[in-house]
Amino acid sequence: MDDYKFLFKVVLVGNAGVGKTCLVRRFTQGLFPPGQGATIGVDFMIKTVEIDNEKIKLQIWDTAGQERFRSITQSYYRSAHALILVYDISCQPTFDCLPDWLREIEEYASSKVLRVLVGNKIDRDDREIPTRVGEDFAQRHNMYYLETSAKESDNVEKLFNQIAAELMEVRILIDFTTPVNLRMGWEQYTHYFGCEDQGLFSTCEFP
Ligand SMILES: Nc1nc2c(ncn2[C@@H]2O[C@H](COP(=O)(O)OP(=O)(O)OP(=O)(O)O)[C@@H](O)[C@H]2O)c(=O)[nH]1
Repeated sequence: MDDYKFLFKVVLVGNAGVGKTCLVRRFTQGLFPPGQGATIGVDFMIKTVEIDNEKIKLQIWDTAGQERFRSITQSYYRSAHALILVYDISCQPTFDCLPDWLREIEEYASSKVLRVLVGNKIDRDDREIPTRVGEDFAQRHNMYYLETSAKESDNVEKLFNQIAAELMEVRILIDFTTPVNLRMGWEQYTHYFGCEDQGLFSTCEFP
């Protein structure tokens, strides 16, 4: 069995093609996949990080940006501890859609979810959204802000490590009675935070 003390669920959302899958693959596998196809529904990967000598397992859910999968992806917001809203700094329409994504988050996620805005693809030289505009948007909506490049690996480790560290800080404020649905292959397991007497965020063993 893995030895980790905390399990946090992190969900990535944002328009199709902004680089959600590439960010997850860069962080979990250290690679930038060539010819990455569009995500179908939802996918997840796991990585354990260490913060203050505590092992933290991040369960990272990569959702499809395409509209036709929206009803599936929405159901994954509810139990997220952190939501990463991604746009492409070289594609204005992906930034213009952020208010719509925020409305989705308001509607489907916990009010206590940690929200992070990420401007991805900073390696590109055809930037359309200046950093200050992204920062302003994040500030107005009480979000953390970071710019990344999944391709060049800029700020990707920092993004997930800071989320893990922040969740450690605020963990007592998060609603730990929220059920967490874990889709593993075709099977689905539901369990509840705090269902064992090891503490709020310790995890039950999965069957
Ligand atoms: N230049 C550059 N291209 C990137 C970066 N991240 C992703 N891409 C490219 O952007 C395209 C889309 O990447 P994905 O990771 O599949 O995007 P997604 O947001 O997961 O898309 P959906 O699964 O359809 O929602 C691919 O061609 C990637 O190679 C980046 O940091 N820099």
